[in-house]
Amino acid sequence: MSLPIVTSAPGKVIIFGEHSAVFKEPVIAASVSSLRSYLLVTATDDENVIELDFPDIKLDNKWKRQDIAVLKECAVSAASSSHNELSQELGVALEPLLANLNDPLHYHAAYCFLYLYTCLCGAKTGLKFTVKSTLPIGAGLGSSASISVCLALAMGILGGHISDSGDKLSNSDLSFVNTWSFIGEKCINGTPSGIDNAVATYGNAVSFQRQDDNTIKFERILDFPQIPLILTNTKIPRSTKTLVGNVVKLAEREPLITKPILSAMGHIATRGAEILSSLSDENYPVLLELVRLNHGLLVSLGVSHPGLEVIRSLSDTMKIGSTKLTGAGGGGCALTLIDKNASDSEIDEFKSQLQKDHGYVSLSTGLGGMGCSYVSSEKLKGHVASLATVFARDTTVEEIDSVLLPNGGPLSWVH
Ligand SMILES: Nc1ncnc2c1ncn2[C@@H]1O[C@H](COP(=O)(O)OP(=O)(O)O)[C@@H](O)[C@H]1O
Ligand SMILES: C[C@@](O)(CCOP(=O)(O)O)CC(=O)O
Ligand SMILES: [Mg+2]
Repeated sequence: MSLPIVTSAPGKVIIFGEHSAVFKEPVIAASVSSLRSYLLVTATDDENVIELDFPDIKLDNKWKRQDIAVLKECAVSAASSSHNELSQELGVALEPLLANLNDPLHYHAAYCFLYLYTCLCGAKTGLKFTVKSTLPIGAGLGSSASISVCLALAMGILGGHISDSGDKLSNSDLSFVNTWSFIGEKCINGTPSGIDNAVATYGNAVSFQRQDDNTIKFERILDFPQIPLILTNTKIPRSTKTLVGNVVKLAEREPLITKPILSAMGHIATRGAEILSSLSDENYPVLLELVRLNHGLLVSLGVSHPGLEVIRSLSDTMKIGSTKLTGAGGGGCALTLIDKNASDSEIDEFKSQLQKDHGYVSLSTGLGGMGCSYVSSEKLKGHVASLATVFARDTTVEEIDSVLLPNGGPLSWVH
């Protein structure tokens, strides 16, 4: 395996079914292929360390060969056991290596990295992993899954589980990345449903339902319609792990009340998938209604935020469309599905009021597009200097996109 290597994975928007997905209800989501995370793997100067450089969250950490070597046995056993649960033994063994990381953002990112690294690459050292993302972090657009997918793909190649000599990722490569990025999501979020890593792995749109035996009913939707929507980032910070944990506790405390709410959310996702597969001017209003219903139920579970209600209330008042939170809620992003009667100037006024009065940012983006992808060292020749520049600290989104964005930049991505 030669270095450097670059991997990438997109963010996602959940259209219907966040939170209820964790309770094995159906969910439907699409990738946002223009908002992505990127991982660069290079050789370290000191071949006795592995280095993690996550400039977006200001984390740079190194571990020595002997620290990694002691994990070998429990990592081998974790790698060969069930991929639905994290290994407690490996978790305990990793604790001393994470002891200096007090910020939960740092802790969970490094835990995800070390867990995947020891399982997939063993005790190898001499590698540096640098991650840069154009996705807002902790905003409901799946940044955690997109970094897990980048790591799983790169480590799959480095560990010899995935070949980097083909011109396409095979179904078994994608299944490998999906399985291991789910483990990475577990390290960050505790009890994820698996929808975020599935969308970041496969791209396009995915409808998904975890079954009681933990197998997944899964459909890739290649011809997902372009629905007119506005994503608004409140920039209110929150953690998916905490929000999902709160809903799980509520469901344990009040099962008779929460179960019908969660199952109604599942019916919304099923109905939404049906409408999206035959979208027309006639059934479009039903989609708007489903968005309203889904948001109302999420509010009842306690995962909205006054800052998100501002967006919902303004879109209702101005008759722009129907608004729901997307992702874990508690802050982060809302999506507004635009009413076909709303004019361009009304939509502009809606966005600028949210910007002026609350400092919110509207993200205009299409849905769907490429899932995980990589550029092999062979194809990176001639680009080493520009890579060093974009993976440095404080680069702008525009600078990153100009070099790394698939379908537009200079690199030839395998996907
Ligand atoms: N670019 C990044 N660099 C380092 N860590 C990241 C990055 N993006 C996401 N993470 C990790 O994922 C966590 C955020 O995930 P989460 O709370 O699920 O929010 P979301 O997935 O909606 O962005 C962060 O706390 C961090 O651990
Ligand atoms: C709340 C949930 O449905 C989505 C979380 O997405 P995000 O981390 O907020 O982007 C959890 C999950 O499905 O794993
Ligand atoms: Mg997440």
